[in-house]
Amino acid sequence: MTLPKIILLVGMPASGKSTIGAALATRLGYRFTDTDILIKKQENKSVPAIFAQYGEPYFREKEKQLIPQLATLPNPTVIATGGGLPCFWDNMEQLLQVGTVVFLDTELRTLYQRLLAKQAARPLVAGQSPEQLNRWLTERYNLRVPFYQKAHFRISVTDSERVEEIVTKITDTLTA
Ligand SMILES: Nc1ncnc2c1ncn2[C@@H]1O[C@H](COP(=O)(O)OP(=O)(O)O)[C@@H](O)[C@H]1O
Ligand SMILES: O=C(O)C1=C[C@@H](OP(=O)(O)O)[C@@H](O)[C@H](O)C1
Ligand SMILES: [Mg+2]
Repeated sequence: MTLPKIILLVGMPASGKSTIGAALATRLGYRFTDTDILIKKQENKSVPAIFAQYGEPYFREKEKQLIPQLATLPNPTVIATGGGLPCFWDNMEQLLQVGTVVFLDTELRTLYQRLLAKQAARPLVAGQSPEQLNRWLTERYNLRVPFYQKAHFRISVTDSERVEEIVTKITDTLTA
C-alpha cells in the first residue's frame, strides 16, 4: 500500500505526538506541522499564555477554526494535533476527512511519568499533586478514548519503546 499524503497523530498529552510526528516526517521526507505551533504563531503567544489570558474555551475555538486550514497544507505532511483537539464538537470527524489519522495510544504509566517531569509547562495539569495528576489522567483518558478510537489506525506505545521504533511501527502499519 502507498503511504497517505496527510498523516495526523492524535492522542493524550505527552503521548509523543509532537516528537514522533517530527521523526516520522523526517523518515518519510514529509513536511511537519503541529496544531499547537500553528495556534502559537497565529496568536503570537505560547499555549500556556493563551490558557492563562483567555481561558480554555478560547483555545478550543482556535483549534476548531484551524481544522479547515489543515486540509489546505501542502502535501505530503505529518500533522501532530493537541491532545484535546479531537475531543470537542465534530472535530474528530473532520480530521478523518483531512487525512489518515493515527491514534498514539501510549500507556498511562508513561504519560504520568512524562507529565510529572514537565508539569509546569502544561496548563491543564500545572499545580496538581502527584495523586491529582494520576486521577486526572485516568479520568481524562476514559473521557477521550471514545474520540481517539475513531482514528483509522491505533498504535500502542509502551515506556521502553524508542522514537525510531515507534516510527517504524507506524510506517509498517500504514503500508501493511
Ligand atoms: N518514545 C519516547 N521515548 C522517550 N521519551 C519520549 C518519547 N516520545 C516522547 N517523549 C518525550 O515525552 C515528552 C512528551 O512528548 P511530546 O512529543 O511533547 O508529546 P505530545 O505532543 O503528545 O504532548 C517529551 O519530553 C518527549 O521528549
Ligand atoms: O490535552 C490537551 O487538552 C492539551 C494538550 C496540549 O498539546 P499536547 O497534546 O501536544 O501536549 C495542548 O494542546 C494544550 O496544552 C491542551
Ligand atoms: Mg504536542
